[in-house]
Amino acid sequence: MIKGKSLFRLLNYLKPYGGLVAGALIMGILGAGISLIFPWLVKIIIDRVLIQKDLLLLLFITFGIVFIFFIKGLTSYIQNLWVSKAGFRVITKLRSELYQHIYSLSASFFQENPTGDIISRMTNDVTNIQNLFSHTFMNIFMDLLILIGSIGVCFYINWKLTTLSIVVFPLVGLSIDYLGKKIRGASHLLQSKTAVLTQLIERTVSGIKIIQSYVSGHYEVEKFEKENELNFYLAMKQAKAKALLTPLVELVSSVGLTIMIWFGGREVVFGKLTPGGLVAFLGYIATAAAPLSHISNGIQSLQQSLASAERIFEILDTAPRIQDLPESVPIHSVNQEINLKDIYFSYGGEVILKNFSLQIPKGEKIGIVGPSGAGKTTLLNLLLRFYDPDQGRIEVDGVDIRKIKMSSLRQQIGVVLQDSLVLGGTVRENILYGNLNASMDEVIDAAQRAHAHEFIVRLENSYDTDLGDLGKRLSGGQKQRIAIARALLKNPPILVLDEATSSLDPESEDYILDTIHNHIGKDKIVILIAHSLRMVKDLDRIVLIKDGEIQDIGAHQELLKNSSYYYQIFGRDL
Ligand SMILES: Nc1ncnc2c1ncn2[C@@H]1O[C@H](COP(=O)(O)OP(=O)(O)OP(=O)(O)O)[C@@H](O)[C@H]1O
Repeated sequence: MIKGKSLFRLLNYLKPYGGLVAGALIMGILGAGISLIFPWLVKIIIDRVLIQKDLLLLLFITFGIVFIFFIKGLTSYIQNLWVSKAGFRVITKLRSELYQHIYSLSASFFQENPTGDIISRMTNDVTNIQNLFSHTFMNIFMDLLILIGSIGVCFYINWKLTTLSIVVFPLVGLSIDYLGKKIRGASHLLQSKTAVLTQLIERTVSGIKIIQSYVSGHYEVEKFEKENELNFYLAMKQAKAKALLTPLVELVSSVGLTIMIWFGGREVVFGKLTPGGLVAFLGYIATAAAPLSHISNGIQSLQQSLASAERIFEILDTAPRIQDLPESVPIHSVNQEINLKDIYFSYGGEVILKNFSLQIPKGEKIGIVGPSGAGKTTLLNLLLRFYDPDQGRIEVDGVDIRKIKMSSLRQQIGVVLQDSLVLGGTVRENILYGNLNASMDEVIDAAQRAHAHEFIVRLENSYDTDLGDLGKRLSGGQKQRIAIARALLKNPPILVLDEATSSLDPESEDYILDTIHNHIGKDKIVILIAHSLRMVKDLDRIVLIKDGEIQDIGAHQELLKNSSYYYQIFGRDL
C-alpha cells in the first residue's frame, strides 16, 4: 500500500520549487512524445521509402532523426537538471530540519532509540528520499506516458492486433515477474547473510585482543567458515535463478512474438495492415514493454522511499519531552545557590532518587559519593534538565529551573562527563567548544589550569593536532584534562565533574585536585562526583548517597566522627 500521508507531506516540500517541477514535467512529456515517434518513422521508411522508393523522403528522414535525437537529448538533460535541483533542495531542507530537530530532542529520546537507528534515518532514509526525487517520480511519470502513448498508437494502427497483444503480453509479463521475485527472494536472504558475515568480521577486528588472549580464534574461524559456506550456497542459488532468467524470458517472449507475427502477418496478407504498420506495431509493443517492466520496480522504490519518509517524519514529529515554557526566563549568573528540594525521580521503572534535598551555596565545593548505580550521575542529568524530576524541584537562586530558559541554564554549568567526550577535530577546536569567541591565549590559559598544556605541546602539531575519531589517540586522563580545559574556558558559575570510576591514575587525580583547589575561582560552585577518598576529602562537604537517598553529609572530619557509612565506603583508605 502506498503511504499517502507521507507522500503528500513530501510533495508539500516540493511546493516552493513548483516552477522547476512543472518545467521538468513538460520536458518529460516532450521526451516521451519523441520516443513515440521512432516506430512511426520505421513505418514511413518501410511503406513510403522502401516500397514506394521515395529517396527525397529518405534524405529528409535521415536528417530528421539526428534532429529528433538532439531535441530528445536536450529535453532529457533539462528535465534531469531541473528535477534534480528541486529534489536536492528538498533533501537539503529535510536534512537541516532533521539535524536541528535531533539537537532539540530530550535525552530520553536518545535513550529509547538506538544511535545506529537515528543515524540510519538521517543518512540511508534521506538517500532513499533523494532517489525518489531525483529519478523515481520522473521515471514513473515517463513510463506511464510512454506506456499509454504506445498502446494508444497500437490501437490506431490495428485494434484487433492490439486487443490480442493485451491478452498475450501480460501473460509474458507475469511469468517474468514470477522469476524476478524468486531472484529477489534469494538475494534478500543473501544480503542478510552477508550482513552476518560483516558483523562477524567487525566483531573479530574490534575484539581481536580478547579473542587472541582467550585463544578462541578457532571457535570464531569455525563460525565464520559455516556462515561463509552458507553464503556460497545462497550465492549459487541466486546465480542459478539469474542464469535461468534470460533464456526463460526469451523463450516466453518468443511465444508471444510468434503469435503476433502470425496474426499480424495474416492482416498484412489480407491487406488490412501495411508491412510498415506491422513492424511499427511490434516496435510500439517493444516500446511499451520497457516501461511495463520498470513500473513495478518504480512502485517498489516509491514504497521504499515513502517508508523512509515515514521514518524521518516520525523523528520530526517527536516533540522534545523537555521544553521551555512560554513564561521561561533566561538567567545570566548564579548569585546565591542551587537548591534541590525533595526530589523523586525514576527513568520510567524503578525509583532512582528519593526524597533528595540538598542546598549548595555559591562558592561551595562539594563531593558526591556513593556506590555505582546510587544515582550520582542522575543528579547531574536533572540539574542540566536532560530529565525533569517526577516530584520536587531544583531551584537556582530561588527560581525553579523549569521556569528558566534551558539554554541559559546550561550556559551556567560547565560539565566534565564521566566518559569525557572528546569530539572530532583539533585540540584547539575541542577546547574552544567551551567558548567559541575565546582567543588563543585564553585557550592556552584554560589548558594550563587543567594541566593539559604540558602534554598538548608534546603532540606532533601541538594545539592543531587532529584528535581523530572521538579522540581515540588520547588516554582517559588526557581526554579528561581536555574536557576540563573546555569547561574552564567556558568559565561558568557551576562546574560539575563526573569522575570516571576507574580510568584515572593517581597522577591525573592530582592534576584534577590541583585544578579544583587552585585554578577555579572561589565564587564557583563545584560539584565533584567521585569514587576515591583523596578526591573528596579536602572539599567543603561530602554527600554520601545510598540507593538514591542522602545517607550522610558533612566535611571529611565530621564524617569521620559521625558516619559509619563513610567507613563502609572508604574503609580501606581511612
Ligand atoms: N537512561 C537511563 N534509563 C534507565 N535507567 C538508567 C538510565 N541511566 C541510569 N539508569 C539507572 O539508574 C541508576 C542510577 O544511575 P546513575 O548513572 O545515576 O548512577 P551513578 O551513581 O552515577 O553510578 P556510577 O558511579 O556507576 O556512574 C542505575 O541503576 C542505572 O542503571
